[in-house]
Formats: sequence, structure tokens, C-alpha cells
Amino acid sequence: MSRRLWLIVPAAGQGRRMGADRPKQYLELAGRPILARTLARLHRAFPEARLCLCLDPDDAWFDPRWVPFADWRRTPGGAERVDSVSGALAAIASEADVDDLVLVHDVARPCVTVDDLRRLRDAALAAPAGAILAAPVADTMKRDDGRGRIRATEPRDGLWHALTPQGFGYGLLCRALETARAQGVAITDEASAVEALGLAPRLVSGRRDNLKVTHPDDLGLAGWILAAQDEPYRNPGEPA
Ligand SMILES: Nc1ccn([C@@H]2O[C@H](COP(=O)(O)OP(=O)(O)OP(=O)(O)O)[C@@H](O)[C@H]2O)c(=O)n1
Ligand SMILES: C[C@](O)(CO)[C@H](O)COP(=O)(O)O
Repeated sequence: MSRRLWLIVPAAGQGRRMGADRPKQYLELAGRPILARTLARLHRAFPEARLCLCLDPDDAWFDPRWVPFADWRRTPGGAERVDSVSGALAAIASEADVDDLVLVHDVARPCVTVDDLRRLRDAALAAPAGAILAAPVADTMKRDDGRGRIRATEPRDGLWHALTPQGFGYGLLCRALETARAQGVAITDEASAVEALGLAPRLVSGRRDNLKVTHPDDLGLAGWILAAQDEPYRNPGEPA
């Protein structure tokens, strides 16, 4: 049997750094909520995928009309991003096979391109330890002294920004997150849990404009990026 594709979209954050009147995934980006934009990009790349959308159980903003997937379920978000992802993995335990491929993608990354999504999927299918989109660090890196001054210039050779999606086999990702939890390893992405097992996920060079909308000025930037990208970002029938 061929490996099925699951998408896990953590969307249960509060957007504290954005400081808006609602969680940032519900802020408008080029006329639609960020959540709708991100799901539209994922659907354009993988219309047949099964979606787990991690939402805060108390979320009062979500509208199911923004979900273009035929096969989707809402799963309860947790206290941290990793808890939201773990909750989604647990929710599909009776349906998923260990070899199924799981791509985890932040709802806060609406500018990911269809081309990058498919390249990452293909790389993750071929890599036993999974794969992540990532971008090489382009700036000189400084370490501060805790008082707003430079203590050191850090070598940037071999440094990458971790992006999403991050893709792994279902069984491997469950084992990695359970082990990290049991060992008290703090993780901010899926790859770091897999790394903690002693495995080495592949780095797939992705576009630098796959930014995570985090701070207020990211919103304008994301709007410019969407407008500039050379692929359509509206769903068929969606107003201009
Ligand atoms: N308990 C949480 C925390 C975060 N996320 C999701 O994880 C992604 C990356 O998190 P981040 O950018 O830090 O989002 P927020 O937690 O919303 O932002 P902040 O840290 O500023 O509050 C986002 O898609 C966010 O919705 C989640 O599903 N569950
Ligand atoms: C997973 C991630 O997008 C990789 O860059 C990122 O770590 C998630 O955001 P957070 O601020 O670390 O929760």
C-alpha cells in the first residue's frame, strides 16, 4: 500500500508577540485570514491529503468555511506547539499507519510555495530520518553580552534557519516526540526531537520568503511577498 499523506497544522497559538486583538492566524492578509491563506497553499499542493488542524479548544474565531480539504479534523491544541502536534498525532492513532508521511506546517507561514511544499514532500518520502525546509543563514551572527552589547561574532558556516513543513514517518515522529517528552528535552520543532534520537533529518533548501508571521511588521512583509510571488495565491472563485 502506498504511504498516505497527513498534514498537521498547529494553529493553537495566541500570537503574543503580534500583540493584536485576536490570535495572529485570524488577522487579514491580502483580504483573507492568515489561516485561510495557509490552508489554501497546502490544498493547492496536496488536495488529497488528510488534514489535522490544531485549534485552541476555546477558539472563538475559527470558521470551518476556511478549510478547503475534504478530509479534515479539528484536534485540540496544547500549552506549547509541541503539545498541539502531539495531540494531533494521538488523534489519528487509529487511522494512521507507521509508514504514513506526516508534514507539520505552522499556520503562521502563509507564504510557503507549492513548489517548496512538493519538494519537501518528495525529500521526506525518500529520507528515512525525514526532512525539513530550511534556509542558510545569510547575515553575520552576533552574540550579545546580556546588556545590549556585542560579546562575540559567531561563525555562520553550516547554520540554517529551520522552516516548515517538516516531514517524517508517522511512527518515527510519534516515537521522537514521546521520547523527548519522557526525557524532558525542550523542543521547538519536530526535527529536534528526531535529532535527539541520534538521527539526522535532511535539510531541503527552501525559499527565504517562507517567513513566520510573528511580529507586527511581518504582516506587511507577508502581504508584499504574496503579491510578488510568481504563483497564484487565490483559490479559484475567490474574489481579487
Ligand atoms: N500552544 C501552541 C503554540 C503555538 N502553536 C502554533 O505553532 C506555530 C508557531 O508558533 P508561534 O509563531 O510561536 O505562534 P504563537 O504561539 O501564536 O506566537 P507567540 O509565541 O508570539 O505567542 C503557530 O502556527 C502557532 O499557532 C500551536 O499550535 N500551539
Ligand atoms: C517550527 C518553527 O517554525 C521552526 O522555525 C519555529 O520554531 C516555531 O516557532 P516558535 O516561536 O519556536 O514556537
